[in-house]
Amino acid sequence: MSGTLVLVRHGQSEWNLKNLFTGWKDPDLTELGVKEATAGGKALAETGIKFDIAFTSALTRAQHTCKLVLDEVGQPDLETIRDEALNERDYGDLAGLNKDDARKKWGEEQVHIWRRSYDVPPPGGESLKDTGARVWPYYMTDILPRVLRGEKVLVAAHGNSLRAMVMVLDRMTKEEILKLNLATGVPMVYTLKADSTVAEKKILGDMSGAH
Ligand SMILES: O=C(O)[C@@H](CO)OP(=O)(O)O
Repeated sequence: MSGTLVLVRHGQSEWNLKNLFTGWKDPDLTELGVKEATAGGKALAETGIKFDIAFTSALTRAQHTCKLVLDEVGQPDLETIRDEALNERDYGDLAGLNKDDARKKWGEEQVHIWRRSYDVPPPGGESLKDTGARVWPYYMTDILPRVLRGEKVLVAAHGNSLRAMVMVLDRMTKEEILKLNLATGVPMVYTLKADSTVAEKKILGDMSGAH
């Protein structure tokens, strides 16, 4: 029996708009972010999906996105599990700094390595590998068993906690993950096989503008 796993990155946050490293800081969605999350929810509603459970992080922007998606699919009261295992990567000393100022200070390449590499952490923060070290066990113990039982599971989380999940689901290498950016509010719909590999992946929207 194959289940469905839907991953959605939160809509634009106040700090995305201000171009600040965010990590575990807790800004809410902007007006555009609300629109993006709502559009993602509408796209899911058009597929007719009804979820059995939702997961989100301990951070407001992901929880708000989760709520907006559930409203759109007509399940505003669905059981939702919040866990900091799904939080954004901890950006350490960079949290709150402007991304362009950081590029001026440390150079374009270094900042890109901190933002997108697999195993180079930003100062005082988590690499994608470190983020994966909390995301992957949580996925294995709390999320995947439900999908394998045939449930339809929504996960509303963050650019990097979701990149960690996508890296495993799409069997990406350390080199490939460098180039992966997830668009805000665009649902990725995975159908999994009984052996937990991917039978089908559909992207309900446009990932091309993601950065
Ligand atoms: O600031 C952050 O926490 C993340 C997500 O917005 O940024 P980045 O794109 O650098 O991973």
